[in-house]
Amino acid sequence: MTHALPVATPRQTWSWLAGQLAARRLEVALTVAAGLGAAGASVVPVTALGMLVDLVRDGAHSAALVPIGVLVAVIALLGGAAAGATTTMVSRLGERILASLREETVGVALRLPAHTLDRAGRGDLLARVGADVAAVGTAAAEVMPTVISALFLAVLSVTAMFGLDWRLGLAGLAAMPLYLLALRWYLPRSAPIYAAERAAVGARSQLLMESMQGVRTVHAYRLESRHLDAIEGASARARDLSVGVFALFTRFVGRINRAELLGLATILVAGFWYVRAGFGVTVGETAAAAVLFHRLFNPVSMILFTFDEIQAAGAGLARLVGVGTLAVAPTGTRIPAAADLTLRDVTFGYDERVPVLRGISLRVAPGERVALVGSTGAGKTTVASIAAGILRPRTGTATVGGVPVDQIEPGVVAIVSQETHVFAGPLIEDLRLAGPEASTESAEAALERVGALDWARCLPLGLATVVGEGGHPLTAAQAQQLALARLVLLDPAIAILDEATAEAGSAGARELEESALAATKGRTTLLVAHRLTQAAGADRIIVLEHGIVLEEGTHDVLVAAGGRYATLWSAWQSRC
Ligand SMILES: Nc1ncnc2c1ncn2[C@@H]1O[C@H](COP(=O)(O)OP(=O)(O)OP(=O)(O)O)[C@@H](O)[C@H]1O
Repeated sequence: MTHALPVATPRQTWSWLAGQLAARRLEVALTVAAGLGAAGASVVPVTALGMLVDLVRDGAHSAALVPIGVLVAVIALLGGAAAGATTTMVSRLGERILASLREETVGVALRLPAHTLDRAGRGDLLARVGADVAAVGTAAAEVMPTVISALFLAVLSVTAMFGLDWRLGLAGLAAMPLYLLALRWYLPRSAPIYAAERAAVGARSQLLMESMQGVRTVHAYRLESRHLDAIEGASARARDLSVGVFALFTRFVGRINRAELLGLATILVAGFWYVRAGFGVTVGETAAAAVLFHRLFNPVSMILFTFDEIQAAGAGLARLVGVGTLAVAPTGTRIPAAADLTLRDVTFGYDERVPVLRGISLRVAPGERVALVGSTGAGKTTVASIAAGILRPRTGTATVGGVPVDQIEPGVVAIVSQETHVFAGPLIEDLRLAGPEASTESAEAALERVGALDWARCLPLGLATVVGEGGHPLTAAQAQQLALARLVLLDPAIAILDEATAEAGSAGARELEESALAATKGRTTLLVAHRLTQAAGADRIIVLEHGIVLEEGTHDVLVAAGGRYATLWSAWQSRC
């Protein structure tokens, strides 16, 4: 069952946008002023054209035409400057708002419980910060400047038509119902199609990502064709929706053309009639009104034709704002007085139906080293994640020194999980993620403590070598040691190690066990141990099965007891 990330309602999206614009009041006011100036400058020459027509008809001297020509030239220059300024200001405003939205979205995503993100699918989130941001970005940089300039021009042109003569203005407005009817026909049909198109693109990204991440499994089980079929199906759905959008759009264009024809014809026929009947309307005014209306074709078409891009951007914006509506727990600020880790009556399930932890209670005393063992799926990683505050217990509590783990300030509890990620960049910067102020000496000391300094120094540029994606490749064991060195730099009182040695294979495993031991020395440590030699070296062992604590004690006591641990230990020894 998927639990998609939320999509903001139109009301939430508008209020978010209004908040952003309100926060940039001055910039918005200057942009509006520039836009109105540009629109005004392009309306003046048309009204001047009407005056010229009337002057020529009245047989005026050519000298009378010169000031009008000069005025038009000056206004055109000013208008050009204002139009350029409007485009720059609108796109800059849009880009700034988009940048803050992207930061907000990524910020929320990074602080979401891993469980929420897993359930929703990381592909959906990536599609939001990727494809949706691109759609909104294109709209902000390319479409919005044109649309906003077109809106100003449309408003001022209609005002100017009424200024020439109110009857000509009314004639021009005759086309308005047809425009509105076209929009009323188009919008309700296109909005769901756009939302479906974006969702289909998100689903395709999700499938692609899953196939890429699980590429080894896909190869191993020869699932290539099944995955390709699924991706093809998702792509076909996205393509069909795009074709559907375009077909709808072409029908919409036909309706707009009919509205333009009706509007222009009404002005010309009405103007002709007013002039002939002597209603005080001049030929020049009629000509100016017709040109003003004709000049509206482009801006109005621009507004209407870019509606699809605006709608796509709107759907993308709603998906981005939607992420921001997720509740994110505030970062903890409390500092526990003692370094003991306690789980009391903890229950947990990844979904409502299947319980994973069924009443776990355990305590790791300050400075104690406790190993969690149990068969696959027993719940060890889940216990580690709850102890680290990554997952929240459904019932029961996880505390350090009596303080719930999610209320503790960052850096007190740290986990080295199965997913040790090497971030792209110089190795020393990767280490400094744990301590931004760390000196080269302390970074080297951390590497030395976990036995990684020798190989780190032998890299092509030493600690300055770029590692991670696209950089110098590190082995799984080196990546684990790097994660352990980060732990040393962070220096948490409580360390949780989840299979920190599992990636190394038997050759490197013993070395990694020593690295882990060195990194956690003196800390309260909860260790998920798949290699039972690690468990044997711990102060105490807790055996988990089916989400409950089955046995608890030192290695010797548990072996002597002849229970589950003793069975695991003898199986472990027989394979060595
Ligand atoms: N993100 C998840 N979503 C749904 N179920 C999950 C998730 N992670 C783990 N589970 C399930 O919860 C149960 C406990 O998993 P957990 O990873 O805690 O066990 P484990 O003892 O650490 O196993 P392993 O030794 O294989 O890592 C398993 O049945 C597993 O399939």
